[in-house]
Amino acid sequence: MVPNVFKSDTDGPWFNAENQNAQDPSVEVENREDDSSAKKFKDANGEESNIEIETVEKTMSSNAEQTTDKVEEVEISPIVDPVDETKNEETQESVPAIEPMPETATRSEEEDEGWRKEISPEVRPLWLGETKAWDRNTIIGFSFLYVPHHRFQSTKFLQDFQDVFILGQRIGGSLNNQWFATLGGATEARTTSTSMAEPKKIIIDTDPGIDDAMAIFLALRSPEITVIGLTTIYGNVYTTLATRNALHLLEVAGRTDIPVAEGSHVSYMKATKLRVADFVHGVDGLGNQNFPQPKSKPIEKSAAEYLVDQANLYPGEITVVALGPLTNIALAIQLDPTFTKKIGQIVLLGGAFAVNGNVNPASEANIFGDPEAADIVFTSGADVVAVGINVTHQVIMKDSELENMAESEGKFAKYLSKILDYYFSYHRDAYSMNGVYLHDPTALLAAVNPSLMTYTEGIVRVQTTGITRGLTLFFNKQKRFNEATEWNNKPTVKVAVTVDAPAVVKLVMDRLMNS
Ligand SMILES: O=c1[nH]cnc2c1ncn2[C@@H]1O[C@H](CO)[C@@H](O)[C@H]1O
Repeated sequence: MVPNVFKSDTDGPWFNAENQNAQDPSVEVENREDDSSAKKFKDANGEESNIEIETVEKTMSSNAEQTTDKVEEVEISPIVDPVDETKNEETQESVPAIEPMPETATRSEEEDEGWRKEISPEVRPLWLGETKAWDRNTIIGFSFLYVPHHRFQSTKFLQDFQDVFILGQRIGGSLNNQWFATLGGATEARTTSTSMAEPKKIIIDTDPGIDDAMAIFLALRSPEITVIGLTTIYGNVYTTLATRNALHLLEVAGRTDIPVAEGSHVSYMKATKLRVADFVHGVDGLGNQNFPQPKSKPIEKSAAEYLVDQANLYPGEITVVALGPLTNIALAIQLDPTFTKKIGQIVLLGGAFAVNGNVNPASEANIFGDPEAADIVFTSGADVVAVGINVTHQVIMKDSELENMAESEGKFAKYLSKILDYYFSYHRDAYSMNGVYLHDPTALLAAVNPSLMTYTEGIVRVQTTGITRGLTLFFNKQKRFNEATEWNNKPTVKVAVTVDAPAVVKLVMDRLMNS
């Protein structure tokens, strides 16, 4: 059955004639767009890719967070990365040596089932049931709790099983794509990690933008995450204005403690002729409200430098929520290729998977904004979750909800209800609808609570030339093609397929109205 997410969706032109040759006035960069260095795809050998997307009923790792209160908390010693270490540097206590799992250790279906039964009921919900390669003898008979905090990048099945604790002692986990486990004879596990109670660290890469403003406020109202910084990018407005708006929004929220790092003023290929969607968001990006200039300033570092710095500071712990074109993320990868391994996850709003785009029938706005950057990010090997408009077009805030917001006493709701008028009128005009798509808030919530969506996994490439420039093409890896294709040996990403739209809208409304 084809899920309703694949309904066809068309949209008018993304930018108007005036915008086509527009340029960020603050940029004095030559247009060095050089087609010879641009990535190009070869024709895919005349064979058609199968782009049917299968729903994977896979809830992602943050489920563990919701279940932590079911197990008794015990004090644990600080986590140490047990690579060749016998002592915890801080406490000088011994930590168990690592015994790598034998490569041959696999389990049959029956064994798998048996093994699950032996996990104590209270922690069973944490078992995601993906793993087929445990050393059964090593851990049988012990209850355990894994801590999926994306501390390390790892292969697909290992990434959900980052750390295992027994009685507060880290006894297993995955490291450098290898499972390891050591046991010291504990008979029961009541486990947790202090890191589980800690909110997820988030950097929002943003081009505010009305729905960006919603997402930023929503993030500030979400206890599951901590916004450690904002980085800015062109898209809905030019980068200079995006920075101004980001600073302004943090002032409105009373959160000027959060740093803002300004992003690129040009595309990855150094194009200065950028397309901005001011007709969606108003010339000021925030519904033409004539807000005052912010007093605060961005930090000295560029967005890409800041992203790399933070990834180095908190390896594996940071989630980047990318709400605009992916230029800054691609530049971070260019600056430091190990960024892809050090960043915890990249949750991005982008792509139109098996539906029409919103710039033109082929392309969604964020990918169209910088297709070369998007292709770099999708094929980088980082842990990428893409939330495309095939999903966000199901998440609609209605006129009546705007009215509720306007009447609300909530600070954020009041502010947003003013700027949302412009966004609503754009949707009435372009889509003939009495509501708005909640693109950015939906993507943000994919980072806050991944189980609001279902995902499929495959390889995504981005078309960079011709009339389909910006097209995102998903390969589900279900066919072995006879000849090599441009999808060969590329890492996979997760692509959102279905969404619990009422739950998303409710969460957005509740959190913004109670602000
Ligand atoms: O019709 C449109 N054209 C261009 N950009 C749009 C349109 N609608 C929304 N967005 C903006 O692009 C992202 C989603 O593709 C969102 O950030 C949204 O603000």
